[in-house]
Amino acid sequence: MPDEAINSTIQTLTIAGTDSGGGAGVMADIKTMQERHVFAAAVVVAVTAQNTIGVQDFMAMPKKMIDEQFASVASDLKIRACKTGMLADVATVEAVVENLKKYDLGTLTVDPVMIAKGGARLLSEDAISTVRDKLLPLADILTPNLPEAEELTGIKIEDRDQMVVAAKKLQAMGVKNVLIKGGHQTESDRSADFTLLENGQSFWISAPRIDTVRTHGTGDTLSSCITAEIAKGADVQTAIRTGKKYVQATIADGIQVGHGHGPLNHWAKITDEEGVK
Ligand SMILES: Nc1ncnc2c1ncn2[C@@H]1O[C@H](COP(=O)(O)OP(=O)(O)OP(=O)(O)O)[C@@H](O)[C@H]1O
Ligand SMILES: Cc1ncc(COP(=O)(O)O)c(N)n1
Repeated sequence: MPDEAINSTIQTLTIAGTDSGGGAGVMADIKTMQERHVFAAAVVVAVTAQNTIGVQDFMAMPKKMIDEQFASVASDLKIRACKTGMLADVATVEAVVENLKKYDLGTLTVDPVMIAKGGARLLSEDAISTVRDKLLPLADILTPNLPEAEELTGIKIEDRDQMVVAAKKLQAMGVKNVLIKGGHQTESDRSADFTLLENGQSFWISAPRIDTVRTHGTGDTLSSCITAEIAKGADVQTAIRTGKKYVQATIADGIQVGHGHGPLNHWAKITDEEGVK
């Protein structure tokens, strides 16, 4: 069989940490990609002992194991789009950067995960500059939340105008398309995200803020949905709009799992009543 036929199914890859509680990280990514009807592969760079209450422990994978997973995936599969999530520490970020440069893994979305909803650090402080200097220039799409955008730019973001300023600064650092997520802006009744595209166009997408603690893995779910849509051929703007609608549906049609920040309902269906605009 010709190679194009062997690998004709649309394939995506997540490069991230696992969540034993099933709500975030690699688990949220694979569930999202599956629901969006693309095949999902995974390079696990860290393992967390985690549930909806918090992160009890984590361990980063040795570089050799990261390299081997990349080699296994790249030598057999045909990845059209990939994303990064939790990257733990300097050595892990550097290993991921080296492999992303070595292999063609399609369009790259970087979700610069730093601190879990429960407060645990998932990226060591000294690795923030490594992400900024070495990973960001490889990113086609960057999806920081507000605290992550602040860390990466040094700008204190207190209103929508500063989200725009921060997005411009991130683009100047070498990222093509920047999506700053407003999920942490709790004073508004709408959760508003700002996107600055490679061609200079920009837009806001907002949706009704849902009053719930069951929002574990929202960022992972959004970036994985974007990755899946890009792999299927969507342009960046369309992929982001679909991502926002999907996240809204997974929060709105909630499930009851765990005592803390519960996971999303990844089998929720996007409807026209999502209120996303
Ligand atoms: N309570 C909520 N109601 C509606 N939308 C929300 C809510 N919380 C977050 N969102 C949306 O979810 C998406 C992810 O944003 P958020 O700022 O929560 O990312 P994050 O902090 O990286 O997520 P996580 O770290 O949990 O993976 C954004 O589109 C945001 O607007
Ligand atoms: C392995 C892993 N990756 C990402 C997150 C962020 O998700 P959240 O901010 O909802 O805790 C997490 N908790 N764990």
